[in-house]
Amino acid sequence: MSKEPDRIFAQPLAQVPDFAFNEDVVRVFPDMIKRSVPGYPTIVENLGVLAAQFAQPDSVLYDLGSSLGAVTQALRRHVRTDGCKVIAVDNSTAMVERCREYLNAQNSMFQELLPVEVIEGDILALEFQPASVVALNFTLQFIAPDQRLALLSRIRQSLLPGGAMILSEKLRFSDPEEHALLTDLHIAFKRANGYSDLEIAQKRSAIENVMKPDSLEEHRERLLAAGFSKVVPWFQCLNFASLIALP
Ligand SMILES: Nc1ncnc2c1ncn2[C@@H]1O[C@H](C[S@+](CC[C@H]([NH3+])C(=O)[O-])CC(=O)[O-])[C@@H](O)[C@H]1O
Ligand SMILES: O=C(O)C(=O)Cc1ccccc1
Repeated sequence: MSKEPDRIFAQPLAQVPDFAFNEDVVRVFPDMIKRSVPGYPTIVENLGVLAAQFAQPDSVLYDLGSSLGAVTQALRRHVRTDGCKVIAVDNSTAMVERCREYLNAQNSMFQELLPVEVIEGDILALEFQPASVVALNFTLQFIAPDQRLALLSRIRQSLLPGGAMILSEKLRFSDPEEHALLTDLHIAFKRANGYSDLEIAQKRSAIENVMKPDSLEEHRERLLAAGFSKVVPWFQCLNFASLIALP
């Protein structure tokens, strides 16, 4: 993986453009996500462990909004179920190109990995195959809020008995004090990881129009409305959480 440090917002910008998953972001993405999302490495590694408990023979494991394929790589390391295949989907050309390179490198380092297909496309337009595991690792928050329920309903329809969807998201909190506290603690996490106040402020303004977090209650209600029967949070670090949703 690229070791290039994230300095995207280090210099003052006259106008901060909306955040996009372009070539510049792709180059620094592993560093950016690790220094920005508390618990990210733990979530990714354990997603593989969780998936191995839900994978059903001869089914698809989806990694939706796969970026550089960190989740796909964890699924391939942990899942040994017969006849499974991983399908990684992302609509950023730059991400998909680099993701394919990383997965080729994984192929040459390990044997007996699950087969993988990387699709460049919009997950809102995807025809889902019968799936036992669907990972949405920090992707739903970038989908337009009015499209989220329909997407989750379509995922629910494709899920096989015994399978699960795993949804990781940045959280918003309906209690203003709780929201302010966890936002401050997230800023402290970023500062401790070497981001300056300017970087933190410019990044915040870049993502505010493109990334809209929901509260845990909103997630739970929408997942139930989409037809999931049970929602089980399995991880939270500050304002970032991951949920298991059962069909
Ligand atoms: N409609 C869409 N269709 C397909 N892809 C999309 C769409 N909208 C956004 N994306 C893609 O979703 C990814 C979100 S990053 C996921 C991290 C990864 N899961 C990880 O575990 O490393 C989260 C983050 O950077 O905070 C980007 O690669 C987008 O191109
Ligand atoms: O940086 C942040 O404040 C975030 O909320 C997480 C994030 C991580 C990577 C890309 C966009 C947002």
